[in-house]
Amino acid sequence: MPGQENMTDVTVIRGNVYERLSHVIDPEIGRSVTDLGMIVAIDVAPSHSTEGVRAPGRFDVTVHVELTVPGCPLTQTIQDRIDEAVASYPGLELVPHIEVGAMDADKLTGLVSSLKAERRENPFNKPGIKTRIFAIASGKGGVGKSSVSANLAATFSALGYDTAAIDADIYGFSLPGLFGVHSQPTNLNGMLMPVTAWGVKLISIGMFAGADRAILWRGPRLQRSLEQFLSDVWWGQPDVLLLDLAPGTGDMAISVAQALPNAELVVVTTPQPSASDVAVRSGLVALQVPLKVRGVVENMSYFDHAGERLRIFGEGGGTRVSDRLTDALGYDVPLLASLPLEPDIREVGESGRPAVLDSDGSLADTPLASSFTALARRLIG
Ligand SMILES: Nc1ncnc2c1ncn2[C@@H]1O[C@H](COP(=O)(O)OP(=O)(O)OP(=O)(O)O)[C@@H](O)[C@H]1O
Repeated sequence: MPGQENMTDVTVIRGNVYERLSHVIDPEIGRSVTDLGMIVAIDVAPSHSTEGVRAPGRFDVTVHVELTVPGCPLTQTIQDRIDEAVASYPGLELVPHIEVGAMDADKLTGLVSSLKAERRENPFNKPGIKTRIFAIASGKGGVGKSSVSANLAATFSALGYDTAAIDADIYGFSLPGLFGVHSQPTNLNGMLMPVTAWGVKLISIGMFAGADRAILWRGPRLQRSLEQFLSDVWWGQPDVLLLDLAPGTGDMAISVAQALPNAELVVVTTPQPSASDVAVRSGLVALQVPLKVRGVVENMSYFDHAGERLRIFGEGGGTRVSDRLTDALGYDVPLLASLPLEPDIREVGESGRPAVLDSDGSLADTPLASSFTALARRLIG
């Protein structure tokens, strides 16, 4: 029967295209566009030339997409991914056309409540979860904890890990600045989508202004904020979650231990003894709460100048913290890295790019990036 063959082609192609779209991931929610109900129809029609002649092996494929938030900043990314999935169909030439609409209120409510229901189980608390959680702590401020968190997160992401970071330093938040984030998280019917910058999914109180900040920050106490970041934000299942904790030795670690029992504490210190004493105290919270201290990072350890390694802030702080925590906790708390004093950390960091990255987002070919890569590999290994 004439046309029968085309009908079969069309049906098969439609099924295969749907299957291919099931691998297209919504960059905010981290789920496939088919799982999220975003693909509402796929029309496949044989292509014809302008003279009306059938073009053999070529089909027009129209994908009808419903977005969760119309005009959301990632619309183009989603469209590009769908385009790519259709156009790379093997063996045939498929010409993608994308019709973009928005989910109606009922569908969106349904989607958000199913995501919320799933998330109520605390994605980071289930046995066997794949996410490694590192809480970056320091006893006192100014030792570079936020710079280490930002550059470490950027390194993990550049190495190919799906990476998220929470700026848990409520009063002294600095991650939005260090990542050059000026946008607000998308609010999807009460569920917040983290902002992605330099490949890292980020959330910080600093991303919210005025009334929004007050809404997010419902709880009266500092430690409530972490629970809210975990419960109000859609995280998916990243490979790595970093927490930039507020400086100090107390409350925050307790709420981390409660909300994220798998979290591993990383203590940042500088080489001088005055900093290392208080850094030891920030690690000793692990005596009171069930939290593993993964190790110590000594920041601003040395400055390489004209072939000479200068120890501007003295030396031994990192080793001292490592030794004392190992003694007190009864297990090995290694010195994981000694990071250089590198003016780029501040200069490039202040421009909104973690200094370990080149402007194209790849890892820079610098001693600093090598140090962070070694640290990231050691943490995850
Ligand atoms: N390795 C480094 N080399 C050069 N400058 C650094 C380095 N690490 C951090 N800095 C700079 O030191 C200053 C303090 O760093 P940062 O804000 O990361 O510290 P912090 O411990 O998070 O402080 P706070 O908790 O007070 O925010 C910043 O200006 C930062 O750019």
